[in-house]
Amino acid sequence: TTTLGFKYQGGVILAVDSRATGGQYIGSQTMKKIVEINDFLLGTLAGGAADCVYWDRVLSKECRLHELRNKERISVAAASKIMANIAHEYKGMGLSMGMMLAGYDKRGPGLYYVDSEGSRTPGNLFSVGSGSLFAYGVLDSGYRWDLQDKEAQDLGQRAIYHATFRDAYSGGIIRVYHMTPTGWINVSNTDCMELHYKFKSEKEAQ
Ligand SMILES: C#CCCCC(=O)N[C@@H](Cc1ccccc1)C(=O)N[C@@H](CC(C)C)B(O)O
Repeated sequence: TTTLGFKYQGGVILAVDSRATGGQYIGSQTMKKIVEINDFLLGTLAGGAADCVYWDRVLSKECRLHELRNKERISVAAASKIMANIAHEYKGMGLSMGMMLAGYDKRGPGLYYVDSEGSRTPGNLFSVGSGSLFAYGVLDSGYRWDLQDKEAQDLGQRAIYHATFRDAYSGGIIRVYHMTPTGWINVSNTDCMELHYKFKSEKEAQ
Protein backbone atom coordinates (compact mmCIF):
# COMPACT_ATOMS: atom_id res chain seq x y z
CA THR A 1 0.00 0.00 0.00
CA THR A 2 0.88 3.62 -0.63
CA THR A 3 -1.26 6.35 0.90
CA LEU A 4 -0.57 10.08 1.24
CA GLY A 5 -2.20 13.21 2.60
CA PHE A 6 -1.18 16.85 2.67
CA LYS A 7 -2.65 20.21 3.69
CA TYR A 8 -2.24 23.23 1.40
CA GLN A 9 -3.92 26.59 0.75
CA GLY A 10 -6.87 24.84 -0.96
CA GLY A 11 -7.66 22.31 1.78
CA VAL A 12 -6.43 18.71 2.13
CA ILE A 13 -5.48 16.24 -0.63
CA LEU A 14 -5.64 12.46 -0.05
CA ALA A 15 -4.32 9.94 -2.60
CA VAL A 16 -4.04 6.15 -2.36
CA ASP A 17 -3.53 2.97 -4.39
CA SER A 18 -5.97 0.01 -4.34
CA ARG A 19 -3.87 -3.21 -4.10
CA ALA A 20 -4.28 -5.89 -1.40
CA THR A 21 -1.61 -8.58 -1.14
CA GLY A 22 -0.94 -11.83 0.73
CA GLY A 23 2.77 -12.37 0.25
CA GLN A 24 3.33 -12.29 -3.52
CA TYR A 25 -0.35 -13.11 -4.13
CA ILE A 26 -2.45 -10.12 -5.23
CA GLY A 27 -5.78 -10.45 -3.43
CA SER A 28 -7.40 -7.34 -4.89
CA GLN A 29 -6.69 -4.46 -7.30
CA THR A 30 -9.84 -2.55 -6.31
CA MET A 31 -9.62 -1.94 -2.54
CA LYS A 32 -11.17 1.30 -1.28
CA LYS A 33 -8.36 2.64 0.93
CA ILE A 34 -10.03 6.03 1.38
CA VAL A 35 -13.14 5.55 3.53
CA GLU A 36 -15.93 8.18 3.58
CA ILE A 37 -16.82 8.54 7.29
CA ASN A 38 -19.09 11.54 6.60
CA ASP A 39 -19.22 14.49 4.17
CA PHE A 40 -16.44 16.27 6.13
CA LEU A 41 -14.32 13.30 7.35
CA LEU A 42 -12.16 10.85 5.36
CA GLY A 43 -9.89 8.04 6.57
CA THR A 44 -7.04 6.23 4.77
CA LEU A 45 -6.08 2.58 5.32
CA ALA A 46 -2.68 0.83 5.36
CA GLY A 47 -1.49 -2.36 7.09
CA GLY A 48 -3.72 -5.32 7.92
CA ALA A 49 -6.75 -5.22 5.63
CA ALA A 50 -9.14 -6.80 8.12
CA ASP A 51 -7.85 -4.63 11.00
CA CYS A 52 -8.19 -1.39 9.03
CA VAL A 53 -11.59 -2.13 7.47
CA TYR A 54 -13.10 -3.43 10.71
CA TRP A 55 -11.89 -0.65 13.04
CA ASP A 56 -12.67 2.05 10.50
CA ARG A 57 -16.28 0.81 10.46
CA VAL A 58 -16.34 1.01 14.28
CA LEU A 59 -14.94 4.56 14.09
CA SER A 60 -17.70 5.51 11.59
CA LYS A 61 -20.32 4.21 14.03
CA GLU A 62 -18.80 6.22 16.91
CA CYS A 63 -18.69 9.38 14.77
CA ARG A 64 -22.37 9.01 13.88
CA LEU A 65 -23.28 8.43 17.56
CA HIS A 66 -21.35 11.63 18.43
CA GLU A 67 -23.46 13.60 15.92
CA LEU A 68 -26.72 12.15 17.31
CA ARG A 69 -25.78 12.83 20.94
CA ASN A 70 -24.24 16.28 20.44
CA LYS A 71 -26.23 17.65 17.47
CA GLU A 72 -22.93 18.62 15.74
CA ARG A 73 -20.31 16.85 13.59
CA ILE A 74 -17.29 15.38 15.37
CA SER A 75 -13.96 17.22 15.02
CA VAL A 76 -11.02 15.61 13.22
CA ALA A 77 -9.07 15.74 16.49
CA ALA A 78 -11.79 13.88 18.40
CA ALA A 79 -12.33 11.26 15.67
CA SER A 80 -8.58 10.55 15.51
CA LYS A 81 -8.52 10.28 19.32
CA ILE A 82 -11.23 7.58 19.23
CA MET A 83 -9.12 5.56 16.75
CA ALA A 84 -5.95 6.15 18.81
CA ASN A 85 -7.73 4.95 21.96
CA ILE A 86 -8.90 1.77 20.18
CA ALA A 87 -5.33 1.13 18.94
CA HIS A 88 -3.96 1.65 22.45
CA GLU A 89 -6.51 -0.77 23.94
CA TYR A 90 -5.15 -3.50 21.61
CA LYS A 91 -1.45 -2.50 21.77
CA GLY A 92 0.83 -5.55 21.69
CA MET A 93 -1.98 -7.85 20.50
CA GLY A 94 -0.91 -7.80 16.85
CA LEU A 95 -3.06 -5.11 15.19
CA SER A 96 -1.41 -3.61 12.12
CA MET A 97 -2.92 -0.25 11.11
CA GLY A 98 -1.40 2.95 9.70
CA MET A 99 -4.15 5.48 9.05
CA MET A 100 -4.72 9.13 8.31
CA LEU A 101 -7.82 11.11 9.24
CA ALA A 102 -8.54 14.17 7.11
CA GLY A 103 -11.38 16.62 7.43
CA TYR A 104 -12.74 20.12 7.81
CA ASP A 105 -14.15 21.38 11.12
CA LYS A 106 -14.42 24.62 13.06
CA ARG A 107 -10.61 24.68 13.36
CA GLY A 108 -10.30 24.55 9.56
CA PRO A 109 -8.59 21.74 7.62
CA GLY A 110 -7.41 18.80 9.78
CA LEU A 111 -4.94 15.99 9.09
CA TYR A 112 -3.87 13.36 11.64
CA TYR A 113 -1.69 10.23 11.42
CA VAL A 114 -2.78 7.38 13.75
CA ASP A 115 -1.23 3.90 13.98
CA SER A 116 -1.54 0.64 15.93
CA GLU A 117 1.75 1.30 17.78
CA GLY A 118 0.03 4.23 19.52
CA SER A 119 1.11 7.24 17.43
CA ARG A 120 -1.38 10.07 16.95
CA THR A 121 0.11 13.18 15.35
CA PRO A 122 -1.33 16.22 13.61
CA GLY A 123 0.65 17.34 10.57
CA ASN A 124 0.68 18.97 7.15
CA LEU A 125 2.05 16.04 5.10
CA PHE A 126 2.22 12.27 5.57
CA SER A 127 2.76 9.16 3.47
CA VAL A 128 1.94 5.73 4.93
CA GLY A 129 2.48 2.18 3.67
CA SER A 130 5.09 -0.04 1.97
CA GLY A 131 5.45 2.45 -0.91
CA SER A 132 5.61 5.58 1.25
CA LEU A 133 9.33 6.20 0.67
CA PHE A 134 8.80 6.35 -3.09
CA ALA A 135 5.84 8.71 -2.60
CA TYR A 136 7.83 10.99 -0.26
CA GLY A 137 10.49 11.35 -2.95
CA VAL A 138 8.00 12.84 -5.40
CA LEU A 139 5.90 14.65 -2.78
CA ASP A 140 8.77 16.42 -1.00
CA SER A 141 10.18 17.65 -4.30
CA GLY A 142 6.88 19.09 -5.50
CA TYR A 143 5.08 20.24 -2.34
CA ARG A 144 4.37 23.94 -1.66
CA TRP A 145 1.66 25.42 0.61
CA ASP A 146 0.50 27.70 -2.22
CA LEU A 147 -0.08 24.98 -4.85
CA GLN A 148 -3.18 25.56 -6.99
CA ASP A 149 -5.93 22.91 -6.70
CA LYS A 150 -5.10 21.15 -10.00
CA GLU A 151 -1.36 21.18 -9.19
CA ALA A 152 -2.03 19.70 -5.73
CA GLN A 153 -4.34 17.00 -7.11
CA ASP A 154 -1.81 16.11 -9.83
CA LEU A 155 1.07 16.01 -7.30
CA GLY A 156 -0.82 13.55 -5.08
CA GLN A 157 -1.67 11.37 -8.07
CA ARG A 158 1.89 11.44 -9.44
CA ALA A 159 3.43 10.55 -6.06
CA ILE A 160 1.17 7.48 -5.73
CA TYR A 161 1.86 6.56 -9.39
CA HIS A 162 5.63 6.45 -8.81
CA ALA A 163 5.10 4.29 -5.72
CA THR A 164 2.95 1.83 -7.72
CA PHE A 165 5.74 1.68 -10.33
CA ARG A 166 8.49 0.73 -7.85
CA ASP A 167 6.61 -0.95 -4.95
CA ALA A 168 5.32 -4.46 -5.76
CA TYR A 169 2.77 -4.17 -2.93
CA SER A 170 1.14 -1.03 -4.41
CA GLY A 171 -0.87 -0.85 -7.61
CA GLY A 172 -4.32 -0.93 -9.18
CA ILE A 173 -6.37 2.25 -9.22
CA ILE A 174 -5.02 5.58 -8.00
CA ARG A 175 -7.80 7.42 -6.10
CA VAL A 176 -7.54 11.16 -5.34
CA TYR A 177 -9.86 13.01 -2.93
CA HIS A 178 -9.93 16.75 -2.15
CA MET A 179 -11.27 17.95 1.24
CA THR A 180 -12.67 21.50 0.92
CA PRO A 181 -14.58 23.76 3.37
CA THR A 182 -17.83 22.40 1.84
CA GLY A 183 -16.87 18.71 2.13
CA TRP A 184 -14.90 16.14 0.14
CA ILE A 185 -14.74 15.62 -3.64
CA ASN A 186 -13.57 12.39 -5.33
CA VAL A 187 -11.36 14.03 -7.95
CA SER A 188 -10.21 10.93 -9.87
CA ASN A 189 -9.93 7.12 -9.91
CA THR A 190 -7.32 6.24 -12.54
CA ASP A 191 -5.69 2.87 -13.30
CA CYS A 192 -1.94 3.12 -12.70
CA MET A 193 -1.20 1.55 -16.11
CA GLU A 194 -3.22 4.29 -17.84
CA LEU A 195 -1.12 6.90 -15.99
CA HIS A 196 2.05 4.95 -16.84
CA TYR A 197 1.46 5.29 -20.60
CA LYS A 198 0.23 8.90 -20.21
CA PHE A 199 3.39 9.98 -18.38
CA LYS A 200 5.52 7.94 -20.81
CA SER A 201 4.09 9.69 -23.89
CA GLU A 202 4.40 13.10 -22.15
CA LYS A 203 8.09 12.38 -21.53
CA GLU A 204 8.63 11.29 -25.17
CA ALA A 205 6.96 14.52 -26.35
CA GLN A 206 9.49 16.61 -24.34
C1 LIG B 1 -4.70 -11.30 -0.16
C2 LIG B 1 -5.37 -10.93 0.75
C3 LIG B 1 -6.19 -10.47 1.87
C4 LIG B 1 -5.55 -9.21 2.48
C5 LIG B 1 -4.40 -9.61 3.46
C6 LIG B 1 -3.81 -8.32 4.01
O1 LIG B 1 -4.21 -7.82 5.05
N1 LIG B 1 -2.87 -7.74 3.22
C7 LIG B 1 -2.22 -6.50 3.63
C8 LIG B 1 -0.73 -6.71 3.75
C9 LIG B 1 -0.52 -7.44 5.00
C10 LIG B 1 -0.47 -6.72 6.19
C11 LIG B 1 -0.31 -7.41 7.37
C12 LIG B 1 -0.19 -8.80 7.35
C13 LIG B 1 -0.24 -9.48 6.14
C14 LIG B 1 -0.41 -8.79 4.95
C15 LIG B 1 -2.46 -5.44 2.58
O2 LIG B 1 -2.63 -5.72 1.40
N2 LIG B 1 -2.46 -4.20 3.05
C16 LIG B 1 -2.67 -3.04 2.19
C17 LIG B 1 -3.74 -2.15 2.81
C18 LIG B 1 -5.04 -2.90 3.10
C19 LIG B 1 -6.07 -1.91 3.68
C20 LIG B 1 -5.60 -3.52 1.81
B1 LIG B 1 -1.28 -2.26 2.09
O3 LIG B 1 -0.86 -1.84 3.39
O4 LIG B 1 -0.30 -3.04 1.46
